[in-house]
Amino acid sequence: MTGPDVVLSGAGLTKAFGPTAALSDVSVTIHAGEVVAVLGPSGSGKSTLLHCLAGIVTPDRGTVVYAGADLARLSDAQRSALRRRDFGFVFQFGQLVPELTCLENVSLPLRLAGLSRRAAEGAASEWLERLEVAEVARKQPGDVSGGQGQRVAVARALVTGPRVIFADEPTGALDSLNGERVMELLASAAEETGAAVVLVTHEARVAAYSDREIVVRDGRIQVREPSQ
Ligand SMILES: Nc1ncnc2c1ncn2[C@@H]1O[C@H](COP(=O)(O)OP(=O)(O)OP(=O)(O)O)[C@@H](O)[C@H]1O
Repeated sequence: MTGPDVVLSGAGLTKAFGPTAALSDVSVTIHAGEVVAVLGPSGSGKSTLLHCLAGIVTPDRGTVVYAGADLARLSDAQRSALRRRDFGFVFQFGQLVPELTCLENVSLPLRLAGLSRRAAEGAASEWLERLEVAEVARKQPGDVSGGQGQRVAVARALVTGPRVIFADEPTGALDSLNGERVMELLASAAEETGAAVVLVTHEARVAAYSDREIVVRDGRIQVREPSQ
């Protein structure tokens, strides 16, 4: 569970929602720079695992350790700051602020981190270019295609230089061509920046971009992680 390149680990993660056992004693280790696909049927606990690892959901039992710190021991403010600074998020839908332009959306995490508008928009422009959507910078999310919107969302997740990117069905709303291109761009950007990616998907062609797969079934890991 420890080691020089372990960036994030969950041990014995257990979470119930009322009578529903969403996760039962799940342990995972994420290494710096690797893309880990979390696979499994609908309702098996994939998103709950991702939310626990990201500090969004507090497990009933078990611990999540990021860069040596137990997330449960941090204050809410510290956890939020960590999520903003060290984690990036890409979801299936609705993650961009509709009233802002795409450039402003990508700039937002940097503005929240205290950068000037000029510096934030400069970095955001570079990321939009890298994700091949420079042309939508001045448009609002409602005026761009689904594939363009997801590329903008990936740019926003990466702009702060996160150590871990959490992606929950990031291509779920896209056709296969767009989905594969978004995954290609996400995986290569993560590789360049050294970020780890925790990728929830139920699509094999999306999981094909991962270095390693974890299968969750009925709240448990079905296939043991190969020892590293
Ligand atoms: N906030 C919640 N309140 C109540 N039940 C929940 C909540 N979140 C998840 N669950 C339940 O926990 C179980 C695991 O859900 P989870 O969303 O983690 O599965 P999943 O594998 O991500 O599913 P999908 O692929 O359909 O998104 C399901 O039975 C789900 O209904």
